[in-house]
Amino acid sequence: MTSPDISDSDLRDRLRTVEDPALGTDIVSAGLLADVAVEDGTASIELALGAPHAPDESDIADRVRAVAEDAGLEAELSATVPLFDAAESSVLPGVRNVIAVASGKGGVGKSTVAVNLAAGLADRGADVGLFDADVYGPNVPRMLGADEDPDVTTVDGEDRIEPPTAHGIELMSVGLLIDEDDPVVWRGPVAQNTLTDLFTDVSWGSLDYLVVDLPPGTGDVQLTVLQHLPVTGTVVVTTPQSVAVDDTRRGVQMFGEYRTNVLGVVENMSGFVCPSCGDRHEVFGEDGGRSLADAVDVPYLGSLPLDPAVRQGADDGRPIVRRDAGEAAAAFRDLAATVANKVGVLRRHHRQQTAEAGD
Ligand SMILES: Nc1ncnc2c1ncn2[C@@H]1O[C@H](COP(=O)(O)OP(=O)(O)OP(=O)(O)O)[C@@H](O)[C@H]1O
Repeated sequence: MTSPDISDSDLRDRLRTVEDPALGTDIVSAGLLADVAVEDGTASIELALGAPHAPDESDIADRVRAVAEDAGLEAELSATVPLFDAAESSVLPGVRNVIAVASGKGGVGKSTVAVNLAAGLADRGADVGLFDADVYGPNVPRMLGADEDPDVTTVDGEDRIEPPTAHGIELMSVGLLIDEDDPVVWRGPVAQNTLTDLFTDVSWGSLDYLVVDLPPGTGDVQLTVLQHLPVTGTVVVTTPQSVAVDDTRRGVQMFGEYRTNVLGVVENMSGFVCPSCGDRHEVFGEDGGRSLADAVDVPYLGSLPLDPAVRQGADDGRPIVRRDAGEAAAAFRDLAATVANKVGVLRRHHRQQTAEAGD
């Protein structure tokens, strides 16, 4: 079906058949079609999307391409990520989305989730940075096998820290700036100042996602991050144990107070599949993550099994998503896809509201 004389507005109308999978409307009404121009059999289409390499947004792009091709046109697609938060442009210019990873209590696998989320997003093709804000236990460098000292360059008379790259992820952590054997005994204000300096001194360049590993709990450092960084959304990590659920509930409340979106709750260390007998053992109980998500009315992002290979990956400096094709690696990969989709929904919803306000 070739339509050589199709106009910009004809094509725009045809693109109304492309539904957004989450917004309950088509992409044109939602304001996601930033520009359409048809010339000499080629359609140049600019989409205003939010989450680069998210599966849902890749699907939208594929369907847009198919509509153009059905109209007999060659499609040239580009995607832009409009500003979400005014602070994005000043605090972290070039960083499109900031995803904080939080937990109510320590030891639930928050850093493991942050590292594998970053690696999983990078595997999808995204440009990713990982900021270890867990100043009291900066163990992200070890989990990525990174021990390189960051370079410092001077730009316009100001020192800029160049984040080293590990597994294709730009990385910054106080763990890279202090000696591994130094005890980190910073009190609140020192930790906060160190962090705020780091926010402004690191030269992240252009990133689709900056994943931030927060310290556990709801203390000063978490508040500092929420006050200073334009956090797009938070992933809350819990285990199925009820004590973790109670602590996590406090964390979710704190994000609410700072008007930070909670992307959802992920349950880590659920179900241990015994390598010898094959039986599944619910070591920390069942379904704590899902009931927590329901109780505080945020999305449930899924569960991650307790698997010795996950710990091994962390100890060897190689994230599980890069290590094998097993169940745990697949669960962490699915988490990266789900989180990217949730970021996309938030941003496209914001775009839709802005478009409606402008009508
Ligand atoms: N799904 C899992 N299966 C097996 N081991 C895991 C899993 N998740 C995390 N671990 C292991 O549990 C330990 C704690 O994990 P991690 O350091 O990520 O937790 P954390 O919540 O960031 O802790 P902290 O409170 O110290 O910041 C690590 O040894 C890690 O390798």
